Amino acid sequence: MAEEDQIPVIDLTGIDGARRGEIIDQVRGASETWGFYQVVNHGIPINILEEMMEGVINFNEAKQKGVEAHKYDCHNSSKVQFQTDLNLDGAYPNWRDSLVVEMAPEPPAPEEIPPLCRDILFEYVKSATKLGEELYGVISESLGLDTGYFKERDCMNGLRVISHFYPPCPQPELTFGTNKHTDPCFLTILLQDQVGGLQVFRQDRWVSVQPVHGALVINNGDLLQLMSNETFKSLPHRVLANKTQKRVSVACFFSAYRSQRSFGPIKELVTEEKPAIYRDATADEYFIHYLTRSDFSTALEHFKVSG
Ligand SMILES: O=C(O)CCC(=O)C(=O)O
Ligand SMILES: [Fe+2]
Repeated sequence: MAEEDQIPVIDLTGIDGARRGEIIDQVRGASETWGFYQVVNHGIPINILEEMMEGVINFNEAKQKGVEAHKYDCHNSSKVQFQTDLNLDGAYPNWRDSLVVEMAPEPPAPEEIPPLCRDILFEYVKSATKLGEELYGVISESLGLDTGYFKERDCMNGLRVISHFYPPCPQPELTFGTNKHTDPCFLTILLQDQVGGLQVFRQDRWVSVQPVHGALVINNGDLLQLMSNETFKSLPHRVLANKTQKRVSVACFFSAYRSQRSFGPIKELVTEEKPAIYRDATADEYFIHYLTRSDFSTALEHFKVSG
């Protein structure tokens, strides 16, 4: 595989010291060209990553899951929802079950979270939030802004964690694990196992994200593309269905959920040559439009400044 066909792997060793400048440059380069990168030496111990994925498997394979399955509903105020697509009739469903937990700004009462992944979810989220804050700092600096720019604007006040379980699919050619989409948030930290199947759409072709042991996949969401006035990309991605192997992933979506604050292109990044491409919107306005739109064009189009 040609080198330009692999998403960058960034080593975060020395992020608070000697290598910070180099890491900032790498994050900027990856965000401009891919919107995706993997990070290693990110500070989250491997046993926490493994326990998190094991918790998701245990929950999904338990006969009594204790959470009712339904289509994800953004108008439902419940902070824990379990979505399954496996038993639908008609058009082929995505071959995946997903446990959605809103962990911030206020986590649910612990007893609402399935016991088989409850403790590890709290522990993992604590570490992922710390890493998220670190990455936001690097991203801010890479755009020439203060380290705290995004954090101070509520961009990590909200966190939805979606734990995906992809069972083996008897006819993978008929469907996907996850359809082509972009993420409706600022930043996603994705933990995946070693099975593979995640692909990013770049320059008119699908590129596989090769799993790297112990690494986390980071991707820019639509709201980072909006705020950076398209300096940073939010690229479409999808997950293939797999005939023989189950697959697990855990996505942490950082956004300003439940905040009244509006977001638009950052004024420092708007110039005469590159005027504001998008209008302002709150993160919830964006999220609801994204989930309820009837055409499957990119949701960001709707927020473009017309004319
Ligand atoms: O399962 C994966 O690797 C990716 C899932 C994903 O793209 C998402 O939850 O937005
Ligand atoms: Fe995604």
